[in-house]
Amino acid sequence: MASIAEYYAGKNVLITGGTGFMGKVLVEKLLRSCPEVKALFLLVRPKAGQSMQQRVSDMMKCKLFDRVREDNPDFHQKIVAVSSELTQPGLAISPEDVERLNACVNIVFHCAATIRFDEPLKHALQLNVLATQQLLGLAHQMQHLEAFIHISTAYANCNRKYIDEVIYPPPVEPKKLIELLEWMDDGIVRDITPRLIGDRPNTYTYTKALAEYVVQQEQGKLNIGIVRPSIVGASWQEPFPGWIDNFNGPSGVFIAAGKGILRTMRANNDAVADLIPVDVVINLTLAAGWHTAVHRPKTSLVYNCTTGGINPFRWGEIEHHVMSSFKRNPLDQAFRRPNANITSNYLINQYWVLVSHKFPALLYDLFLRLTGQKPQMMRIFNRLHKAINLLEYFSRQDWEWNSENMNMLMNQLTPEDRKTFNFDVRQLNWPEYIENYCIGTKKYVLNEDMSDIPAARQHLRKLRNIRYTFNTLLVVFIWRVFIARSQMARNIWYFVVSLCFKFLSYFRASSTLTN
Ligand SMILES: CCCCCCCC/C=C\CCCCCCCC(=O)SCCNC(=O)CCNC(=O)[C@H](O)C(C)(C)COP(=O)(O)OP(=O)(O)OC[C@H]1O[C@@H](n2cnc3c(N)ncnc32)[C@H](O)[C@@H]1OP(=O)(O)O
Ligand SMILES: NC(=O)C1=CN([C@@H]2O[C@H](COP(=O)(O)OP(=O)(O)OC[C@H]3O[C@@H](n4cnc5c(N)ncnc54)[C@H](OP(=O)(O)O)[C@@H]3O)[C@@H](O)[C@H]2O)C=CC1
Repeated sequence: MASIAEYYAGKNVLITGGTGFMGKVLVEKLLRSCPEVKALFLLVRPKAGQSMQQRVSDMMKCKLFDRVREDNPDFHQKIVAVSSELTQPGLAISPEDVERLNACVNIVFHCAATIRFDEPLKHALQLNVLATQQLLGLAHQMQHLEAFIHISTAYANCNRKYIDEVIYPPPVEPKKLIELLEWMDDGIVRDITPRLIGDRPNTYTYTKALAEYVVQQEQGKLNIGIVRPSIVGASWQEPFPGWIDNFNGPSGVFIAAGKGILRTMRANNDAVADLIPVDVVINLTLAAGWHTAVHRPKTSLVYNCTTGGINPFRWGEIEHHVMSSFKRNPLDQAFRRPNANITSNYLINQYWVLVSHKFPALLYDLFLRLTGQKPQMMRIFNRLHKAINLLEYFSRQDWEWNSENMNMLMNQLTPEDRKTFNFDVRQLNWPEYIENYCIGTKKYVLNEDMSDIPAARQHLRKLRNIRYTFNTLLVVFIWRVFIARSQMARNIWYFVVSLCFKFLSYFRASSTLTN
């Protein structure tokens, strides 16, 4: 039987979401580990004044592709950008491109989605559900299609505590919802969204659940696989440790904590933090593509791609390792020393939000105003609180996923493929991974130079000294106010001072005697 790289040799692969976080890693891995792949067709839209060609060529210049570039400087010849806007009818692909894709595509990876938690329902439905439906329609016309892999999320069914590798009945019939929202005014849709999404926390998980059902409904004769990653984090090993390029999920939280901005967050110390490195997800996705095409399972397989049941690590441990990593490798120009704590208690968290977020922000903004600058800290904190409120649902509880298909797939691989497309998370050393993750946020998200670390450490020492001075002044000030106003405080003060005095005299007398 063909190995994974042998299978992809000579194949034409269609990828949606190829410019996104996971899509880029997928493109890179295919080019590097399956060098005989024929062509990668990326469905890309023009964005922010850049043509799709420009976007793809910029993407290929990214550091992520350094290793591929070394192996094959002409790798860009294998990438074919196809103009497409997934929210438009027919995915806005030109008739010529449709014809071309229908004639040659062998395998589809559908990664595109809106992953925003605050996406208006109509848009999330259009992109996550309708675009999936349209892509499946296109796939049905492809004459040589061997597999269709849909990327979902392990949290599509987060309203359940135990999540099996099956497609659950949808909360609503997608077709009916699409019809309903078509004529509805945006304001009304916004008002009824909480009722519609019910016990799910956001439109993202809701529409991803609907998308899975659409995939099942529209499957027809296609060979389909569904990959459900949990919280996708920086790379573990490939193409190099710690690669990450965005603020999504925990990355933004880590950065905010490393910069000393985030000091408190609601999370359950003992809940499993189901992070999964992006390279693990992509290796499993490519293996799932191979398995779906070669073995053609009778029913579509769902792969829960998670770590919690295999190699669990908890939010409390994450907090500890993130903090100690940022103390060893500080971020530049931190606002305060990194010292974030997680708590599940609402009141304790509110207290620290007030004392450690709002109060310093107010003070700093006051300082900016007094020095003729524009205040900004309160605005940053408001944005941070908004983001954190949306994430806390996932950090305050845990879930159990069945990941038997992940094991089954691993057992199907040759020993060589198990190394090249490693998704065995039992080998993951969490402290080392978190350290590389934090360094990755510094290097690749914030574009900070590692050679500036001594200056960053010096800055943290300065912040510590400012804090000590501030705390001392504060204590002296409070005490001074107390003494001025209360007889009891004055008595205590005289008592303590005379005690110190007596102790000093005793010490001096005894040291004169011994001499
Ligand atoms: C000390 C450690 C303690 C440990 C505790 C850690 C707890 C971690 C907790 C729980 C993680 C669980 C996560 C569950 C995941 C589920 C899995 C999946 O299936 S999907 C993937 C998940 N998807 C998202 O993560 C989208 C979340 N993001 C959003 O929905 C939006 O970005 C939102 C609402 C948070 C903000 O929206 P806006 O409109 O205010 O801002 P905008 O346009 O997105 O970004 C503006 C700027 O802010 C940065 N930014 C975005 N998110 C940030 C963040 N979280 N922290 C800091 N900056 C952030 C952006 O890069 C951007 O910067 P520029 O203006 O371009 O320079
Ligand atoms: N990141 C995570 O933690 C997790 C992600 N997932 C799933 O993995 C998949 C990939 O996620 P991720 O890479 O993180 O997401 P990103 O937001 O980084 O990437 C999304 C991709 O979709 C494309 N896209 C969005 N809207 C359109 C549109 N209208 N037309 C064409 N393309 C569009 C984006 O293109 P453009 O560059 O033009 O914006 C981008 O390439 C998603 O299906 C997500 O649900 C699952 C679990 C966790």
